[in-house]
Amino acid sequence: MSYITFDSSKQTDFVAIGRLCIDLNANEINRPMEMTSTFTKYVGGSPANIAIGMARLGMKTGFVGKVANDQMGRFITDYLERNGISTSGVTTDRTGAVTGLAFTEIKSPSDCSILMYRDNVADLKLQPEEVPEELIAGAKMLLVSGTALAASPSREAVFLAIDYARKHGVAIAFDIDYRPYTWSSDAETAVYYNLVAEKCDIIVGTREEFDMMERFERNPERLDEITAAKWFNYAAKIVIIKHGKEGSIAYTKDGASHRAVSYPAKVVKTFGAGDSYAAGFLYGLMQGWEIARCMSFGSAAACIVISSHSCSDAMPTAEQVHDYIARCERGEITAT
Ligand SMILES: Nc1ncnc2c1ncn2[C@@H]1O[C@H](COP(=O)(O)OP(=O)(O)O)[C@@H](O)[C@H]1O
Ligand SMILES: O=C(O)C[C@@H](O)[C@H](O)C(=O)COP(=O)(O)O
Repeated sequence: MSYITFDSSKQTDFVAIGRLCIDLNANEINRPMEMTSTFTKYVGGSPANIAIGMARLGMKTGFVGKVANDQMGRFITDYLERNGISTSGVTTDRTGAVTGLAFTEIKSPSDCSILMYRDNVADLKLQPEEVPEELIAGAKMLLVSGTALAASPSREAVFLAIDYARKHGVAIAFDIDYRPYTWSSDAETAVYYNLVAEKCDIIVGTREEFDMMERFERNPERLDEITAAKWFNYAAKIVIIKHGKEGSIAYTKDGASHRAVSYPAKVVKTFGAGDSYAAGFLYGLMQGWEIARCMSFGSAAACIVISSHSCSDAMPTAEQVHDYIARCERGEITAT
């Protein structure tokens, strides 16, 4: 059953809006960051990772965002272009803003954390008038990432992008992407995330991210079905709740639910799971696959990324994901 209609006449498959940042992943792993000396630099930012994932899977992809007017900004735009991602919607900040940094700490495969430097970042200075209506209008799907709502003018730019998408029949996916360090008030966060979620066809988040959105509502047992049901009263057709190694659950507007277990993985670090899962799932939807197959594909994509040192660089091709699934089915991959 197809829950989302994609306009096949559109020239671009996927456009994401939000942050373009830098991941600095610790090279000396299995120790706290205080004991780390060197890092490897990758393009980062959840929406960037997802866009890179979609491009790596063969989707014609574009990006709407803002980069710093420095070497890091040029590193990011060069990387996007080398990965076939249109940067026509990426503008350069002229106010002296900087690139958001995510320092990652890998104390153990299951104990990872991210230290984010988010002050005066270029990505939150994206202006509404810098959002290209024609790029969004020409896409089958727009991805909105929640952290872009953390400050003006990026916040207003996102709402305008959503308006453009709805005006032009573009499917809208919302990756909640809650990063506490970027927000100043829990109430403000919940209000803006809810205002966006009401307008989106697909909503993806962890149980904790939905808990944040529900802070003014009653769901004391944190029941996924209560969480999902609310959104089908709005624009949503699919609501996905991610549960880490325990897998994920997808609810659809027709009342069905689909549970996916995770695949085994030789985990290096846990972050990057959500971005690769989102890319894999949304790719599957765009192929017209059943929900369960989309979830499995996303779950396998996640395993490939969490078994790697990077997020963006490690985003897999479709062939790699299919191969990973086949190897798991043959029992050739065991979890560590
Ligand atoms: N340790 C793990 N082993 C195997 N798969 C995992 C693991 N952690 C996450 N995944 C997969 O990645 C998906 C998203 O991970 P999750 O941690 O829930 O999202 P996020 O990275 O956004 O917090 C999960 O639903 C699961 O399929
Ligand atoms: O989103 C960021 O700014 C940091 C990311 O680049 C980093 O790779 C990460 O945290 C991935 O997030 P996840 O996939 O939600 O774990």
